[in-house]
Amino acid sequence: MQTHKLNSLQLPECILTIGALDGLHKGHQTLILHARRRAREMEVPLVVYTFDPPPKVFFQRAMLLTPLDEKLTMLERMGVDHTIITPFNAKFMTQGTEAFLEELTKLNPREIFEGHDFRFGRNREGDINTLGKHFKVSILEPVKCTEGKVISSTRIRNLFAQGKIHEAYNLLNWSWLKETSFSSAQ
Ligand SMILES: Cc1cc2nc3c(=O)[nH]c(=O)nc-3n(C[C@H](O)[C@H](O)[C@H](O)COP(=O)(O)O)c2cc1C
Ligand SMILES: Nc1ncnc2c1ncn2[C@@H]1O[C@H](COP(=O)(O)OP(=O)(O)OP(=O)(O)O)[C@@H](O)[C@H]1O
Repeated sequence: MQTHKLNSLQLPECILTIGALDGLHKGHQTLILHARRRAREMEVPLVVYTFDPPPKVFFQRAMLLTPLDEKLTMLERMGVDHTIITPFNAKFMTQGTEAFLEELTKLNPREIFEGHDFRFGRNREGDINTLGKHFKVSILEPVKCTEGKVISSTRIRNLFAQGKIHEAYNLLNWSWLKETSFSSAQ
């Protein structure tokens, strides 16, 4: 997997997923594996565009679930070809949504994979409908736990805060990503 700084990657085509992806939990894993399948079918690179730190860590001082180096190791094991790491800070935000969309255009995504609640831009104004005006967007159904509740980084942070460590790790589902490579886990 190659890693790239903001505005440094151009591609003739790709399959793209964008997100904070803190924790790379079961929901994120499902999203990336759906995108990966499409990328392999189309024989184009799979690109992940992520933020460091995650916006909720920056704005709300939320607990960080995965430091960047661990996130990159796990993304590589999931079969991601390129990861773009955007420093999430005041300077990035002054660039605004237009610059962000322009950067995505340079990647020529054939399809962008997101969950239904993906947001972007100032004050989280942009959503999948906004993104869909510029690109083809495929929406993944919310991935839930066995009790039927949607999995999210926020929920996992809350479980850790409540001392429900086993439950939190169950939703993170890290064992296959930390101990084996994806090809050997097949
Ligand atoms: C250009 C740009 C500006 C953003 N500005 C804000 C902001 O003002 N407030 C905020 O909470 N998040 C902001 N974000 C972060 C997004 O709301 C969101 O967290 C990010 O796109 C990742 O999506 P996800 O949280 O669904 O993973 C911005 C994102 C981008 C790309
Ligand atoms: N359980 C899930 N099922 C399907 N898609 C998901 C799930 N959780 C997150 N996603 C998608 O993954 C992408 C990145 O989302 P994000 O990193 O904000 O995850 P999150 O778990 O919702 O985080 P947070 O709770 O901090 O907001 C988005 O497109 C989002 O919709």
